Amino acid sequence: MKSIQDIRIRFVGAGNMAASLMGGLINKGMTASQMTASDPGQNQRDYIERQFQILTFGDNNAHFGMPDIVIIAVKPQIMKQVLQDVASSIRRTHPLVISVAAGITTDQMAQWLGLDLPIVRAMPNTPALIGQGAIGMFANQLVTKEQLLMTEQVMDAVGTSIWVTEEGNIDAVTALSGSGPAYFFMFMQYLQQAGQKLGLSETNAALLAKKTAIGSALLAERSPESLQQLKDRVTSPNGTTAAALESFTENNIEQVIEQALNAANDRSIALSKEFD
Ligand SMILES: NC(=O)C1=CN([C@@H]2O[C@H](COP(=O)(O)OP(=O)(O)OC[C@H]3O[C@@H](n4cnc5c(N)ncnc54)[C@H](O)[C@@H]3O)[C@@H](O)[C@H]2O)C=CC1
Ligand SMILES: O=C(O)[C@@H]1CCC=N1
Repeated sequence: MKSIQDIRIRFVGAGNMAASLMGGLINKGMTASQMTASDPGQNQRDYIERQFQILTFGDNNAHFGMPDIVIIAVKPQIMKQVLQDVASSIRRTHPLVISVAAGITTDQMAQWLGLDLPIVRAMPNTPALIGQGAIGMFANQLVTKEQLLMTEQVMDAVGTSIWVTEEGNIDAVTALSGSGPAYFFMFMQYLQQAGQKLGLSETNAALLAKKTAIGSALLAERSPESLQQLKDRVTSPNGTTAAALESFTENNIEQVIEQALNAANDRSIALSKEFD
């Protein structure tokens, strides 16, 4: 199997997600010379060259080389156009293609590339920017064992990854962890606002909201206890937490969250149809 020092990667699209992967891979011991990237945005290319010393090109086919992996990190709206643009380079070099785009299926990608080839759909999230991503991955039938391991090495550079065996599950991953950071940011934002309304300063309310989220997440990760048990530990009989949790329950928080995840899941499914 190729070690991380031997893998060659081409990024197509060098925005936020690509940059977080580049940073994570360099932290894991890859060198800039193992990677190249293409992106039409001059500012973005300048940033990538300055930050990581990775060679970048405005043309998706320029200096394509013989990459082991091509990571497609563009918006779903332009996937078809971008894959058709790089199809000739990919058909010539036959790499593993990894897409991080929401919604777009492996069959669609193969069709737009005009070739059945190994494709992985990976769904990261923005905490990948600080090496704390949660990533779900699906591989089509043509991905070899070695390519599965290479994919894990790449994704584990920016967080914790899991495989799903049904492609449809990637829509659920997108709804839970792909979009998930936004839910937690929103929750923290509302905690802060409510704390301010109760008289705390903006600075104090923001600090307490963020630190409570971080502390709870770390405790949930490190404790052997279940989420239910951890919740029960906070909740004194007839105390303050019980009062708040009863209010959440009366307002159907469980259904509110379920409906939100269903909406994201449905949108992920709809995206593939929209851009077919
Ligand atoms: N932002 C998020 O939280 C997550 C995003 N994703 C997926 O990652 C993908 C990329 O998202 P971001 O990095 O956040 O977006 P971004 O906007 O930061 O990056 C996209 C990059 O694609 C470049 N681009 C535009 N046209 C191009 C072309 N013809 N050829 C090559 N590059 C081109 C843009 O200049 C930009 O730098 C999307 O498909 C999104 O669904 C997946 C998980 C989470
Ligand atoms: O909102 C979106 O469509 C993308 C995919 C997951 C997170 N951001």
